[in-house]
Amino acid sequence: MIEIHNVQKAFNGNPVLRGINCTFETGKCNLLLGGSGTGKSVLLQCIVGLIKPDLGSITFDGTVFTNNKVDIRQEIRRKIGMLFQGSALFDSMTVYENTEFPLKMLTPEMSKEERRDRVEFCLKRVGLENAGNKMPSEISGGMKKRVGIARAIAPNCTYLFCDEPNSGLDPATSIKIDELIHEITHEYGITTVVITHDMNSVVEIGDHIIFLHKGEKLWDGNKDQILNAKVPELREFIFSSSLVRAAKRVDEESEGGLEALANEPLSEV
Ligand SMILES: Nc1ncnc2c1ncn2[C@@H]1O[C@H](COP(=O)(O)OP(=O)(O)OP(=O)(O)O)[C@@H](O)[C@H]1O
Repeated sequence: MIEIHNVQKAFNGNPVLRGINCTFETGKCNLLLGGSGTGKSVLLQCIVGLIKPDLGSITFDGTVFTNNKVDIRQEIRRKIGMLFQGSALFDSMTVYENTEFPLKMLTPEMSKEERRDRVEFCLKRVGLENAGNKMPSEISGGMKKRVGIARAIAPNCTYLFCDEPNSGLDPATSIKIDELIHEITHEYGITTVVITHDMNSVVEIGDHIIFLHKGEKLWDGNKDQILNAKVPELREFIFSSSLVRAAKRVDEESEGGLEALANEPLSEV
């Protein structure tokens, strides 16, 4: 569990995070939801230690991260896996080498054989067991995200952060990537935080959703509660989504709505 207590951050006197209090629950996909410029990325950067909050504290499973000793902060960082927006693979390395990279950095005590077993396990888990020799330029955007996930979980992460995992993907591929993140989270009981402004993701994997607006947390709940939320800013956000507008139309014309759309079968990515 990650606990955020009264986190505040301003840039040049402009407040971006205005005292955020929230919890990212263990074994769940926690979605950080909000429109552009609401502070999602800044909060994520505060959590992983790339930005220092002006005020407040961040605690990982009871251990305070903010302002703690360097070795304690490093120990927590070693447990964090990151899936970056653009996948951020090393272009000059194969899929296998990209996945192996954090193991070489973070667990130098592992033998080459142990590393190989772990890389093969992770690539299989994300459905890329036959792609190890490929270069990033030879694989699709969806496959790159899969490599990014394999690389993030390779060192047995306890916390997984995904920065807009659907960016640049078509809707069907996005859903497959969401499903993979959701499955991995539940399978390994990790604490996953997904930055998104995608209502598809909310419907698919929103075990716990935190809605940010202008640097404030205005609502939290789960995917079954969100459509009935009373917060006007959240309702405006939800009902500006083309998915929800389409579902409303389906509801008006037939039965099913959102659920019908979510249950549509998808082909494999
Ligand atoms: N290093 C920085 N220096 C100054 N301002 C910054 C910095 N980083 C972010 N900001 C500002 O903080 C605000 C929130 O930015 P942030 O990137 O967290 O938004 P976001 O919710 O992640 O948006 P998006 O969904 O578009 O990525 C923006 O106004 C942005 O310009």
